[in-house]
Amino acid sequence: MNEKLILALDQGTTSSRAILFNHSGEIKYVSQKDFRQIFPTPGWVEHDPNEIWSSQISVAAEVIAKAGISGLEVAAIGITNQRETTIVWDKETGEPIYNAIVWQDRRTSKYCDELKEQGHTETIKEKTGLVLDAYFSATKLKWILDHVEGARQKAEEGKLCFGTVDTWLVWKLTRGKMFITDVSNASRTMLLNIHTLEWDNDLLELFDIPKNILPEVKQSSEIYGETATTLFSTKIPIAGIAGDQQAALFGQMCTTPGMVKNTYGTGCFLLMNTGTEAVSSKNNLLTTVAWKINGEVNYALEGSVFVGGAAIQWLRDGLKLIHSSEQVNELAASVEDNGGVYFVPALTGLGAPYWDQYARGTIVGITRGTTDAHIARATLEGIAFQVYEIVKAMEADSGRASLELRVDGGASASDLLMQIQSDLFGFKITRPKTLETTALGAAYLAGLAVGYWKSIDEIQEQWIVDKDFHPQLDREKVNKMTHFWKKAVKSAQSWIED
Ligand SMILES: Nc1ncnc2c1ncn2[C@@H]1O[C@H](COP(=O)(O)OP(=O)(O)O)[C@@H](O)[C@H]1O
Ligand SMILES: O=P(O)(O)OC[C@H](O)CO
Repeated sequence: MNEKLILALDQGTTSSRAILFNHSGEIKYVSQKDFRQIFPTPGWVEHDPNEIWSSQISVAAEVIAKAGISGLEVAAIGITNQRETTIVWDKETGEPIYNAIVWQDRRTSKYCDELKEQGHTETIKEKTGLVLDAYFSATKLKWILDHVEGARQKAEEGKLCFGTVDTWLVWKLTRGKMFITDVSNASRTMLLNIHTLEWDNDLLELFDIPKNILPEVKQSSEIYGETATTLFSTKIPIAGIAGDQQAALFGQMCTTPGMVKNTYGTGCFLLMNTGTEAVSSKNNLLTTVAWKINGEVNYALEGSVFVGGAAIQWLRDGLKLIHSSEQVNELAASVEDNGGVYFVPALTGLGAPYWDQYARGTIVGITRGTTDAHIARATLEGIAFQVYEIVKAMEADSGRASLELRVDGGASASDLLMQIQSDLFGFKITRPKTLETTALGAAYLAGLAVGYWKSIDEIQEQWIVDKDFHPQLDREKVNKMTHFWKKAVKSAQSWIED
């Protein structure tokens, strides 16, 4: 028999990926499939849960076939997923009762405002570490129970299941045998008390959610169960689960307090490991559970940017300015600077540190001399500026001046974006060889549980630098750009009056 491999299932916002890793943490085979984004009305974003499942299981089968192995040679499966996205299904039939409401969806903004007016902001922050925003699952779940005919009654009768994407995938992989989530995913629902790591009864009452529809909360690394035999012709242990950003933090081996990573995917997510302490932010960042392994919980501070690489996708699919995401780099590099153009990609509101549900995308500074290249450059800068503002907030919270940052995610492949980012920060950023750190993190979590890897120390050595980016732009120019960026953000804010 060949060397056994670990299978990571990475269910992202725009695509499902399956990656086989070997013992050295190297990618052996990858399969990926995009799936449908559904925009029923401005500000709403949905996925079909059955498409999430079918795309995920088909890439899993495909990658095993590509490798020419059987399920017997897969030591374990690790699952990582887009977080907060909310799915409700019928316990008996297994059929979703509504589309998945995606983390980017803003339909519950008004309800969040009402909760703020009623004075719930502080309690929610204390218990969950989160900001009161439509981003998280609780208000989306309430929306489904309130708007799908018969849902509330069925929920009261214990006939429904609620889950984030991890829960849905495990349910499907085990043919309905296991109804679980892990602490990192649970911490994004706004229903988990991050200090006790239990579903919070007061919050369940506030959001009017019956406890019996919630999954059991598990650690991030343990043998939860096995896949149904019919899927891979053999049972494979499911042994790791983590939200994609926490998985990336682990995959980047940011395992000691103070270490920071930023992922440039659909959104951008900057996380700092704070060890066993749940540090409360004074600068509008989130406190979140990073993982729980061997009974020990690790927390992180997080800054979430809703639109990162998605801004590039919008140039491609919305404006049709480019044919592929990579092309943005060539176009943006064809001009020396942004020509005075600033793009705030608040296409689904602004996340940290502004948390403005009503902000919308804004392009300012356009003149007769503005070209598609300036817009492309302003797009890359818009992504980098949002991350820059998170770093400023993180520095203020942690009391550390300049952070060493590890980057990953699809858009971190762009050297130009990474250079712009380092220019804005004024410090070095480091890109590792493996950009698929999210999947790698899930693989590590699963591999640790089944003894494929013995310890975190053993894995630590597998993290290898691809390239460092050092700041090149003078600070005066950066300060001037930051001034205009802040003006542009002001224009983007509170655009929707509802
Ligand atoms: N070479 C590239 N240059 C710039 N952006 C890129 C490049 N390759 C991919 N991207 C961007 O990266 C994003 C995809 O990253 P990925 O980590 O796969 O996202 P997700 O996990 O959120 O689905 C897309 O938004 C895409 O526009
Ligand atoms: O799918 P990604 O990689 O954009 O990640 C989405 C985040 O988990 C949302 O919180």
